[in-house]
Amino acid sequence: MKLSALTAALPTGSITAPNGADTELPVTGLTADSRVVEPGNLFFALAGVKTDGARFAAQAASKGAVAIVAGEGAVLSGLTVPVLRAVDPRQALARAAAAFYGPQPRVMAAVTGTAGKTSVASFLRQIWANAGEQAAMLGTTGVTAPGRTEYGTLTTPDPVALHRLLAELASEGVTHAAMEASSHGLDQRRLDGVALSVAGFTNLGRDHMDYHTSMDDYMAAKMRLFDTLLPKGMPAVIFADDPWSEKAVEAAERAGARVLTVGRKGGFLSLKRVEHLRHKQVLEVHMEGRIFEVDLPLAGDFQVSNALVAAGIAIASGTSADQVMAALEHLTGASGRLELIGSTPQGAPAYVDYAHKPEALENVLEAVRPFTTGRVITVFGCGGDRDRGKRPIMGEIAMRLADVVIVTDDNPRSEDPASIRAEIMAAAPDATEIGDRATAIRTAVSMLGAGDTLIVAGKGHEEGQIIGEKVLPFSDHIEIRKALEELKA
Ligand SMILES: CC(=O)N[C@H]1[C@@H](OP(=O)(O)OP(=O)(O)OC[C@H]2O[C@@H](n3ccc(=O)[nH]c3=O)[C@H](O)[C@@H]2O)O[C@H](CO)[C@@H](O)[C@@H]1O[C@H](C)C(=O)N[C@@H](C)C(=O)N[C@H](CCC(=O)O)C(=O)O
Ligand SMILES: Nc1ncnc2c1ncn2[C@@H]1O[C@H](COP(=O)(O)OP(=O)(O)OP(=O)(O)O)[C@@H](O)[C@H]1O
Ligand SMILES: N[C@H](CCC[C@H](N)C(=O)O)C(=O)O
Ligand SMILES: [Mg+2]
Repeated sequence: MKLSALTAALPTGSITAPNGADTELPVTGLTADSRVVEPGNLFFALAGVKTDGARFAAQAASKGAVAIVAGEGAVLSGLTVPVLRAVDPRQALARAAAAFYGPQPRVMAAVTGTAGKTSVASFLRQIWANAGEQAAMLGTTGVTAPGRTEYGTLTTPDPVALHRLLAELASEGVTHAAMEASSHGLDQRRLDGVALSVAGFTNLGRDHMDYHTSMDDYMAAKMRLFDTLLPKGMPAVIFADDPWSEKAVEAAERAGARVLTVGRKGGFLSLKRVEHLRHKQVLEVHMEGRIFEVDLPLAGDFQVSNALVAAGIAIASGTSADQVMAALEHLTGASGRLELIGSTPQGAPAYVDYAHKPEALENVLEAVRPFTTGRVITVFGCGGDRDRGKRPIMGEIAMRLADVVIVTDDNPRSEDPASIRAEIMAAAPDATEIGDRATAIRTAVSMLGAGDTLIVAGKGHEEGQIIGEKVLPFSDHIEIRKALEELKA
C-alpha cells in the first residue's frame, strides 16, 4: 500500500506530510515498536507510560522505516526520512492499521465495563454460533473462533495486532466478532479503527486507579466507546442496574446512540424474576410484550447480568429473540469465571474465579452464599505493579463476606510479595497468610467440610505466576484438582 493511500484513509487535517515528501513510497507494514521495524515499515513514534517512541525514531529509520509519524510537538532530529505530523498519533496508528489490513467481520461488537467483559464476549460468541453464525471472540482469554483457540496477553490488543487478526478472521469467513474494550485500550485508541455495529456496557467499579486519575476519568475512558467510537444511531446495550448505569445511558444518548437497557430496570430486556438453584438459575425476561422463561445453566447473580447484556447485543445485531433466548440455555461460563473445578467426597464445591478487583470479589462471595450451608472459604491475593489502593479494600470485603480467608500471592511481579500481602492483611487481621499459592490452595481444600464452599479468586484462566520478570507455570485449576485428589488418597 502506498503512503499516500494510507494518509488518504485518515480524516482530513488529522495528518500532514512535509512539503516535497515522496508519498508514493510503498509501505510494507506499520509498527510503533522500533525493535521490530522491517524495511519499508511506517514507524509511529508514540509517547507512552514508560518512555517516548520519539527517542527511537532514528533507530527505526536506520532499520529501514520509510517514514515516521509523530505528534505535532514531538522533537525529532537528524532524520533523513520524512516525518508526518499527526494530531493524535495513537488514533492515526489505529486508523492506518484498519486501512492497511482491510476487511473486518461484518458485525463487530465491543463490550466495556469493569467486570463481565470476557463473560459477555464469550456468551455473545456462543449465542451467535448457536444461531448458526461464523462467530469469534477476542479478549483476556485470547481468541476463540471456528477452528482456532489462542491464548492472549492483552484484553484489547494493540491496533496492529488487532487489525491483522480481524482481517484474518474475516478471510476465514467469520462474520460476527465480539471483543472486549478495556479502559486502557479505549484510552490508548487501540479500537479507534474498528467498524463497530453495536457496543455494550456492564458496570463500573474500582479498578486501575494506578492508571486513571479518578473514577470520573476512568468512566470517561470507558464512555469513549459510545461517544467517539460507536457510529451515531447504532445500538448501545447498557446494563440498567449498576450505580453507573444512568451516567452510561446519558453519555450514550448524548452521543446519538440507540440506547437499549437490560436488567431489572431494563426497558429492552426486562428481568422480572430469578430463581436461584445450585448450578443454574431460572429467569423470566420480558421483551416488547413477550415473556421468555429461560433456564440459565450458570451460577451467580452476575452471570444473569452478563447473559442479559450478551442477549441484548445479539438481538441488536440482528439475531432473532427466539434464537437468542434458546441459546442462553446452552451457555458455558468463560474459563475461570465461577468455574466449578470439583467437590470433596462430602460434596463441598471448589470454584476458580477471576475476581481480582473489589466489586468482583464482593459479587462472587455473595453469589455462593445462598447455596452454602456451612462456611465460605476464600483464597486470594493482589497483583504487584498494579493499583495498590484495592488491596485493603479487598481484604475488608473478604473478611466481611467469607468465614475463612487465606491471603496468598497473585503475580507479585517486581514487588516484594510479603509487603503486598501485608497491605491486604492490614484490613483483614484475622486472615491466614500463606504466600505460596499451591500451599494456600491445598490448605483451604483440606479445611473443607460438608456444606462449605471454596472460592480461589484472582487468577481465573491464567496459566502462570509472574514473579519478577519470570512467568512460572501455575494454574489454580490444576492445584485444586491435585488437592482434591490428595483428599481421596
Ligand atoms: C501501561 C500500558 O497500558 N502500556 C501499553 C502501551 O505501552 P506504552 O505505549 O505506554 O509503552 P512505553 O513502554 O511507554 O513505550 C512508548 C512507545 O515507545 C516504543 N518503544 C519502546 C522501546 C523501544 O526500544 N522502542 C520503541 O519503539 C513502544 O513500542 C511504545 O510505542 O501500549 C502498548 C501497545 O498498545 C501496550 O502493549 C502496553 O501494554 C502493556 C504491556 C500492559 O501491560 N498493559 C496493561 C496494563 C493493559 O493494557 N491492560 C489492559 C486492561 C486489562 C483490564 O481491563 O483488566 C488490557 O487491555 O489488557
Ligand atoms: N456483571 C458482573 N458484575 C460483577 N462482577 C462480575 C460480573 N461479571 C463478572 N464478574 C466478576 O469479575 C470476574 C471477571 O469476569 P470477566 O472476566 O467476565 O470480566 P472482565 O471485565 O473481562 O475482567 P478483566 O478486565 O479482568 O478482563 C469474574 O470472575 C467475577 O468474579
Ligand atoms: N491475577 C491478576 C489479574 C490481572 C488482571 C488484568 N487484566 C490487569 O489488571 O491488568 C493480577 O493482578 O495479576
Ligand atoms: Mg476480560
